[in-house]
Amino acid sequence: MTKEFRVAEFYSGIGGMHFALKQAGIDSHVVRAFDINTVANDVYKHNFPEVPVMQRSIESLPMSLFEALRADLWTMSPPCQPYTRQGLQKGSEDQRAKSFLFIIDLLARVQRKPTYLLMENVAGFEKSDTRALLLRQLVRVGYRFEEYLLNPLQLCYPNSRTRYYLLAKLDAEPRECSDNEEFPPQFSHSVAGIDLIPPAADAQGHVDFEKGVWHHDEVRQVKEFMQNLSSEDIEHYRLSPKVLERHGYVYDVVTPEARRTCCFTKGYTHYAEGTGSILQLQGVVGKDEMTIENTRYFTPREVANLMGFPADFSFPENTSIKQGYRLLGNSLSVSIVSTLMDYLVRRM
Ligand SMILES: C[S@@+](CC[C@H](N)C(=O)[O-])C[C@H]1O[C@@H](n2cnc3c(N)ncnc32)[C@H](O)[C@@H]1O
Repeated sequence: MTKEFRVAEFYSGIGGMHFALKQAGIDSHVVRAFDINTVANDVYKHNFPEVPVMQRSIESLPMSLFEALRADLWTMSPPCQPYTRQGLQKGSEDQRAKSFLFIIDLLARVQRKPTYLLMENVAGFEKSDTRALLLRQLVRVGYRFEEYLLNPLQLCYPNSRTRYYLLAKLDAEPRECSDNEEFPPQFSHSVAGIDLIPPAADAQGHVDFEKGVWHHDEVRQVKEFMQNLSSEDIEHYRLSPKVLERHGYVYDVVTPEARRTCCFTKGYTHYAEGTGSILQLQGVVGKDEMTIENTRYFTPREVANLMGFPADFSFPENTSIKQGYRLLGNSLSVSIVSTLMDYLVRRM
């Protein structure tokens, strides 16, 4: 019998990492999940009742607990506000970066180090001082790492969500590394042995995910990810006449035939601009009038589908639609992460 593969899921949210692990077919045991958000934890427990969820801030936990995990893989998607364009970009000075700095420190102190690390964050993290701190620590402790900037469009999912990913494996010689050592950006937009659509690059070689990839006919159509809503259900997803009239023009509008939607964020349906696409069910965008009858929001189930969550993912009955959007907006592309996990554990 092979040794049990143990996983610790930090910042577990609604379990995007756990679903990715299952999708990658990695025979594993998630020994503990960690998150402070009670609503997210209810969703997590609803989907994975067998996993103990620790509802305490990571930086407040004792060393003995991390030692006891004896995990082979740590997955992490720390809060991204310190690094987002909307945030103040204070990086590691931001209070919300504190728990991740604690984890970086922990990597040197914990005796039973995980063989594998997988970290996800917003695009922009690669420019932060937290990245530099993390990479220096990995080098000192003996991790070999690879960094990626990837988008689910590259896997033919019609949803744009460019994210930073770090994969690390504990199989290098630890070496000294000064506090000034810099790591030039070397992000890959492709993963060895995996068929990903390359994003477009300009003459200088700068990659633009918003151009290029989504013009590919291989990208699947939005309609494959849509629910058949009853006339009763559809009422929950209508835009109000006022919103449509006043803000209709700022929305990213797509039809069922489209091959791209914008990234759904936690502010979806709350703010019109830059929080995710809306659906025009009939006619041509920009040509035919958007009416209350032919326009609606994507449902949380549809957003989950577009992010690669499997059909057996569900919300508990008492989760509101708004909470669903918030939690999904904070979560991750299960399809991209499962691709990376497969590579990390089996081939890297
Ligand atoms: C970007 S989300 C990750 C979501 C997750 N990957 C998923 O699939 O839903 C960050 C999560 O970290 C949690 N969090 C933030 N600070 C924390 C801390 N200090 N300790 C534990 N969890 C924390 C938040 O509640 C949030 O759910």
